[in-house]
Amino acid sequence: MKQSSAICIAGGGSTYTPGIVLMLLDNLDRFPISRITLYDNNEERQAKLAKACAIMMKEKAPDIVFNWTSDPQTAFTGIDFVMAHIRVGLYEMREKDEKIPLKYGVVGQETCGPGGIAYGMRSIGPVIEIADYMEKYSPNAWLLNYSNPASIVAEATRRLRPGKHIINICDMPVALETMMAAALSERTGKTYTRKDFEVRYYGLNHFGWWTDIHTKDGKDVMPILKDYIKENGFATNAKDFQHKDASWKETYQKAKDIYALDPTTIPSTYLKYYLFPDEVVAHSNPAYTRANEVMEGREKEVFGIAERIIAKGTAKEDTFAVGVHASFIVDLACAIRYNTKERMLLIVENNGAIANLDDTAMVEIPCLVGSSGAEALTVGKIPSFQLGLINEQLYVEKLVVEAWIEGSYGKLWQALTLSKTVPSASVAKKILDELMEANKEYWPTLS
Ligand SMILES: NC(=O)c1ccc[n+]([C@@H]2O[C@H](COP(=O)([O-])OP(=O)(O)OC[C@H]3O[C@@H](n4cnc5c(N)ncnc54)[C@H](O)[C@@H]3O)[C@@H](O)[C@H]2O)c1
Ligand SMILES: O=P(O)(O)OC[C@H]1O[C@H](O[C@H]2[C@H](O)[C@@H](O)[C@@H](O)O[C@@H]2CO)[C@H](O)[C@@H](O)[C@@H]1O
Ligand SMILES: [Mn+2]
Repeated sequence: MKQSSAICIAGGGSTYTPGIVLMLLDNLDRFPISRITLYDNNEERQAKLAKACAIMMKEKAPDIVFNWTSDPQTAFTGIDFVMAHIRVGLYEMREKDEKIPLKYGVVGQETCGPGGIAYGMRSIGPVIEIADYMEKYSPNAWLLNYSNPASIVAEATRRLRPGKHIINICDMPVALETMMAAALSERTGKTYTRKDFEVRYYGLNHFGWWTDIHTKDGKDVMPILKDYIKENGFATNAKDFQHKDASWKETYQKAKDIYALDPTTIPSTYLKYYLFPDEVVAHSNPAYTRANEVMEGREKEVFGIAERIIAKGTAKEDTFAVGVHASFIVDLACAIRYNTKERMLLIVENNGAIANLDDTAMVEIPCLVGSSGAEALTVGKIPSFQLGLINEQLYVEKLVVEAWIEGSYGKLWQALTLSKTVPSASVAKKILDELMEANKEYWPTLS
């Protein structure tokens, strides 16, 4: 009989929390659980989702303990996994991250460019705080962290809490692999899922490339996928894609232009912000960005479903969306708990895996996952185009973490200046000064 796990979901008020709870409930046969505790520092926001989840839990799994709290000791005691997805400053600050750079003609994005840097400066302290709560109350537990910007957060955890049970993750590669499975199904008439693939991929988070995709029965499907992406990007007829917001559809489609730059690989969609920043800015509306779209879309929808469940006292008529975001983190917890050695793309310290890159880089690469964590697979040397791009972005991320640790204005200015999305040091300074003012409640004091 499998030993069950106790889970703390940090960022209990996240729009992704109900999906993770549902996914946990759908996987009890392979990943039994004894308790789910939601933790958030915003009691009011969390309670709205928690009350709906409690109804769902009572109907689907009455034997599992379910509670929610803003008290760290209650949340982090006696747990096996912390699944973290906090957004420091909520969508209100995301909106500023996106709109301030746009004022200066620069990409305004959640995790890329100046917006991502600002978000990183907000996330580092609170993610480290969560790691420390876990260390204090459940020292053997694992922190599986989705909180963005994952690259900067990963570098911060490497610098500030080395050797701890922390794995930083992203759902973008699995989301794209899901689209590639749909594309392959469309092209071959046979049904594939992402779990049929064995992939080779390397990069930083939101900054990577697939170099090989075989099906598990040994068929090289890169030629079919490349041919598809060359024409359509990652756009498919799959329900997952058709239900995406217009801005995401555009991003998925744009992958065909990124692909054209290096037809030997399949790129991550996020590279568009670095390789086509002028087009991105030209297509952006500085008065209405993705944060607005999410506040009017996903946030309203998730909290609306929760309100309906609470009002009716049952979750039998309304259900939350569950997707790869939830399945990926549950797969990861399962692999650690039961030593499955599942192959997954995770953000880990390079340590020679990419032979011609800084050993201390936090890279996104294939790993085998078991009870001692992630074991990275060797990538080897990467080509000049990718190496040049990665190095530039890598040291942007390292400079952000150094700036946070040292309270250094100069290093943060260098980080913005080095970013491929920013045209000059003077533009970098203007954006930095405005971001610093907007973030004074969240960033350390810089001098
Ligand atoms: N890595 C990935 O691929 C990936 C994918 C999806 C979402 N995310 C990230 O997941 C997070 C949640 O996204 P969302 O859109 O659902 O945001 P959200 O604003 O709906 O939820 C975030 C929650 O975190 C809480 N929070 C903020 N600071 C906290 C702290 N110090 N301690 C405890 N709780 C805190 C907020 O109160 C809020 O309830 C974001 O960081 C987002 O970028 C990452
Ligand atoms: O703009 P948002 O808040 O909708 O999404 C930002 C996140 O986008 C990527 O993730 C996923 C998303 O989480 C998932 O639910 C699905 O809809 O697909 C997206 C990608 O297609 C990204 O990996 C995250 O880091 C971002 O936070
Ligand atoms: Mn991501």
